[in-house]
Amino acid sequence: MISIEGLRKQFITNKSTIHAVDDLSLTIKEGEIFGVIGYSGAGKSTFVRLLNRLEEPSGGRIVIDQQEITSLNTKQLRLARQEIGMIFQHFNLLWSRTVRDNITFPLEIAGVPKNERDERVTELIRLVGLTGRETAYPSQLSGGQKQRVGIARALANNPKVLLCDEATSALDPETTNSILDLLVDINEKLGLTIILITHEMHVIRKICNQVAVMENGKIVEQGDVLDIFLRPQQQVTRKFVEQVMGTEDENESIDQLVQSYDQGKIVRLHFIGETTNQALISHLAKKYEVDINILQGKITQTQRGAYGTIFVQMIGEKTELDESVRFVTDDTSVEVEVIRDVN
Ligand SMILES: Nc1ncnc2c1ncn2[C@@H]1O[C@H](COP(=O)(O)OP(=O)(O)OP(=O)(O)O)[C@@H](O)[C@H]1O
Repeated sequence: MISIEGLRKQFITNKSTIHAVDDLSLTIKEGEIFGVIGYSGAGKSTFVRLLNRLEEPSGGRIVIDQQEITSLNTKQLRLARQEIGMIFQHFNLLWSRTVRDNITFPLEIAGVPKNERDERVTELIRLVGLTGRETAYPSQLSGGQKQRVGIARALANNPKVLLCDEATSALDPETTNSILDLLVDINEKLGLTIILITHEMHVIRKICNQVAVMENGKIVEQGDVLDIFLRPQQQVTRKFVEQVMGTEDENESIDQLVQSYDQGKIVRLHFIGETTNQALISHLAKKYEVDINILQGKITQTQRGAYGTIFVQMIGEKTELDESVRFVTDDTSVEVEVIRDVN
């Protein structure tokens, strides 16, 4: 759906030249929710604004749905932008217009006849869950509701791609989750390709299939979200994974655990993405004569299933313990490491 080659953007100030986006190449598949994460100043906003040429590239090529965006003239670009919706951190709504009129606005510009517009707006209001709020003004809406208007407005002309520029950064955690759920819902219902930039790894974890990590205008690491959680290569990526998983030193040391629990086996279970393993603990306790004591750990959910590590103490007869470890090793995708084996 989207192909980007050697994309560059320089800002020349009187003191220096800033390479905000520096030779960036990327391919994004149709229907994907693609996350771009980076710290402030990494170049994320500039990158996303280059995609619909809100910023003019200094070099490189952008192709969206077989159309070369970088070679369009002003009139062609205006039409092409109807295929690329965008939502913003601060919503960018028209304060003098109601919910309904904000959503109607892009349809007016596109020259859609009034009766068609009305029908489409009603449909969009329903899609984003704002039925009943049609006549409210932005000042009367909560942050989450404002972003829902932003989303409806961005979808008005049936775009193929939705760009999200820190769309949940101004929202509280609960509202963030409801907006992220809405984005997933829209992605599934409409098959829309979504590019989302953020500085929050939990946003990536919750809804993205693929992620690219940006630093100094470049993509330093990229891949399937679960793989990035499992094997972050770059220091900056490890820091982002720690936002969700915590750091190693936040956890009690393994030595301490082993000393405190002097019976049975101490086992580390590493969940790497299977959704079917969520009942693993109760399954083990039913299938074998073992007691399982959860000691420490953290599991989080990605779009591809559970990821994380827990430490457990398993108590029982040696044969039962060995059998249960064998079961997890051979019959599930959970990785097992026996840390201490008293039996
Ligand atoms: N119009 C501009 N003129 C000069 N420099 C700019 C301009 N826009 C962005 N920059 C610079 O380009 C770099 C990348 O900025 P950008 O806003 O894309 O980063 P970001 O990752 O989105 O960070 P943030 O989340 O803080 O916006 C920064 O050094 C920024 O100061």
